[in-house]
Amino acid sequence: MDSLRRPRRNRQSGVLRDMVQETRLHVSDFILPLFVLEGRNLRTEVASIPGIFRHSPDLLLDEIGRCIDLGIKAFDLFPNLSDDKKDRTASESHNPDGLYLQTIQAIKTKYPDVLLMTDVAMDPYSSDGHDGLVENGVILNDETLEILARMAVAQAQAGADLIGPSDMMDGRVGYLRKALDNAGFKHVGIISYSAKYASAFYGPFRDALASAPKFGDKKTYQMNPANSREALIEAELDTQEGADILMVKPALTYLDIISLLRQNSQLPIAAYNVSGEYAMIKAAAQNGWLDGERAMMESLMSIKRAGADVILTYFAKEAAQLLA
Ligand SMILES: NCC(=O)CCC(=O)O
Ligand SMILES: [Mg+2]
Repeated sequence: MDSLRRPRRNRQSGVLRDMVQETRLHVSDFILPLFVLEGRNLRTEVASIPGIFRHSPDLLLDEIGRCIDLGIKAFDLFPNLSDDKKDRTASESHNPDGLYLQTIQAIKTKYPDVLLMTDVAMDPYSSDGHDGLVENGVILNDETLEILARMAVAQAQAGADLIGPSDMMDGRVGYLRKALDNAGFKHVGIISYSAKYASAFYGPFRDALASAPKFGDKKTYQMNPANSREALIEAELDTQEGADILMVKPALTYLDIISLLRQNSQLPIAAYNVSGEYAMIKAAAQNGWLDGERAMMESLMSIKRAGADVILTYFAKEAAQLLA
């Protein structure tokens, strides 16, 4: 071997490997999804997202306190509602006395410095289990926008810092931006689920919220996993409509999409490391088939290396502990 180039030279010690490391994870990269449930003193584990719990508001505040101690300062809140709170028009989503808006208020009152992201979509409140308004089995686009706008403004009023439209209706970022501005919430940002794919990896999340669609699937609004150019169209539209951060979801089976958006956009890029991606690693680790911690850190690193500035992940607490 007479090559002058020996890449292994830079790998020969821990100090050198650390020095030339190209990508680093930091706890400030993470947003932890949280599930809130009606009641008091309740904490139920999501069976298919082991280690992740639905908390009643009182216990959720304690949980956020523990996360802050680990350095996690950003959260994304989702409500688990009983069926009697769900209807065709998702009216519970703008009930000021309802679980979700009350919990936003409680979190921001107790922890004003955390960054609280909220979810805008009809599915947790919809008796149809869809992200948009349903008529004769069809998900209506423009009629849904008004409902989403009312939801977003109510969330901003309750104290949300960052609004996360996850519904994939066309034109909703611009519609929400105008509604927020008109209501005096010019400072409230929009993190848009720009490229959200119709994925099998959301299954455990729908268990957590009991929000699976009551008929059909979400393929008329979420993207076809086969498409990447279409992600550029979605990203461009969301950018023109005023999105502050673009998101790709899921993350691990869409690292190419994260990279594509990173190269084609000046905005921060977020990636949602979804419930099924978490569950796969947990299940394999519980079986002794994988080193769960190493698989977790390698997955998170790959998402950041692909170009994500922000990672929504159920691993946030465990990863924060390892990074500390
Ligand atoms: N709108 C939020 C989600 O659909 C989350 C999916 C997941 O974690 O599987
Ligand atoms: Mg779109």
